[in-house]
Amino acid sequence: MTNAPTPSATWVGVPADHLFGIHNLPYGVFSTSADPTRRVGVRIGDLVLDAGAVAAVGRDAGLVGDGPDLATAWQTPSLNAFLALGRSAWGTARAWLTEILTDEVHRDGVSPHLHPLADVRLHLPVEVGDYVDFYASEDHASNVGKIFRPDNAALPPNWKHLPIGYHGRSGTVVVSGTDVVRPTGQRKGPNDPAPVFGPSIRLDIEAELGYVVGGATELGSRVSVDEASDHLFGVVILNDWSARDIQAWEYVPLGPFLGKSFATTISAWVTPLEALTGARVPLPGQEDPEVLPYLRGDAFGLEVHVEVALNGTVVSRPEHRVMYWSPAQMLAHLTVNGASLRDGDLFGSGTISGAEKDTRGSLLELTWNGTEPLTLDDGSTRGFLEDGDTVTMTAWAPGPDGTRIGLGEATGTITAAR
Ligand SMILES: O=C(O)/C=C/C(=O)CC(=O)CC(=O)O
Ligand SMILES: [Ca+2]
Ligand SMILES: [Mg+2]
Repeated sequence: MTNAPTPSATWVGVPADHLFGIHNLPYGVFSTSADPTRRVGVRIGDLVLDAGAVAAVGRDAGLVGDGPDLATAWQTPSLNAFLALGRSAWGTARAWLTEILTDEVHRDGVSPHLHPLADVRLHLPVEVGDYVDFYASEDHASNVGKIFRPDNAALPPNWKHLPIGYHGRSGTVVVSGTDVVRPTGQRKGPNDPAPVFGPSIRLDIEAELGYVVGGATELGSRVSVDEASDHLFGVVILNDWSARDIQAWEYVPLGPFLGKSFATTISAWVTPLEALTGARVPLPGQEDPEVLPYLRGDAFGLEVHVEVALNGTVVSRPEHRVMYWSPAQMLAHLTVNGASLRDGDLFGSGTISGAEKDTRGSLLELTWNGTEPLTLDDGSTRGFLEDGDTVTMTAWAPGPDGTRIGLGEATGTITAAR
């Protein structure tokens, strides 16, 4: 990790209170109409820096020396090659980006490689390897338990001993702005004599954070909680679209399957963990029961404020700091059996729900399985999503000196079943 002081001003002219100020510098993948090649970009204000193009100028001038070849890694259509370089290269890259965007001497060289955000197309930032979704909010898990399993204890007996998760479908992770086709499948309500087939009628959202993994590991090895930061590259906003009717009928005993595998939306910008040092908070507490030793260590939480809007009406403001399990513990748990990590692996926090009703991260909980519909600003009501509905999740975290680090948005519109 670099210890360079964080300069507060950039010659780009982005105000300190901008959500994408100099302290943020998230990575994405973009193209322009003039150059449709997909390549890595870094956002500063409402501009996108063609990071590989600038790095190539430095490399070709012989300025890279023994440092990582960022130009080659960034002139590719995903962040995966950069993720593969590992944590020390991520630190070098961030220090270099900060320098070229703050020291005036770089202005003439860098300016031609800045594109207005409005002129670029943003693509899926990561070629997603394995995708896992956790279940780390105690309130979410309790609420879903009460709704789906009213005859059992709200929390399953293992919930406070291990971060529960399931493997999802990495090929259906899509970038913000991608339409979501209403899924079709089987459902069987408690009073239906037999399963019926058709479009889901209980289409839902789940507001989550996603963690992007780099620094691949070998099969048979483990990553400890304290080592997790070497593999936790950054954070995205994640919407785990969920068909509750399909899910409720299919999930016993192997867990979520087709009810969640049709689409998962992530934000276009991956905010590096290095930008979130000011957002680190202690976990809410794991004293009763104490967790096993392999889940102990520097298991920091993160303060991230999420906002969920349905057709422009804010319906929830989930707070990530309430999550019981931390991303470092999730990574330790993911690898405790010797499973390897690949560059581009993605894991979700699980639905972010707090104790207050207006901080619940799913419509299932906000409307209590559709029995308490929400009223939107246009006067219409919703239990679950209708065709044409747009869900937009935004988020920010505290940065240095009272600044805010924007995580961008994860948005999607429901289109009719095919
Ligand atoms: O409790 C259940 O049966 C299912 C809960 C979920 O919807 C699974 C999930 O995606 C986990 C989460 O987002 O917290
Ligand atoms: Ca989920
Ligand atoms: Mg999903």
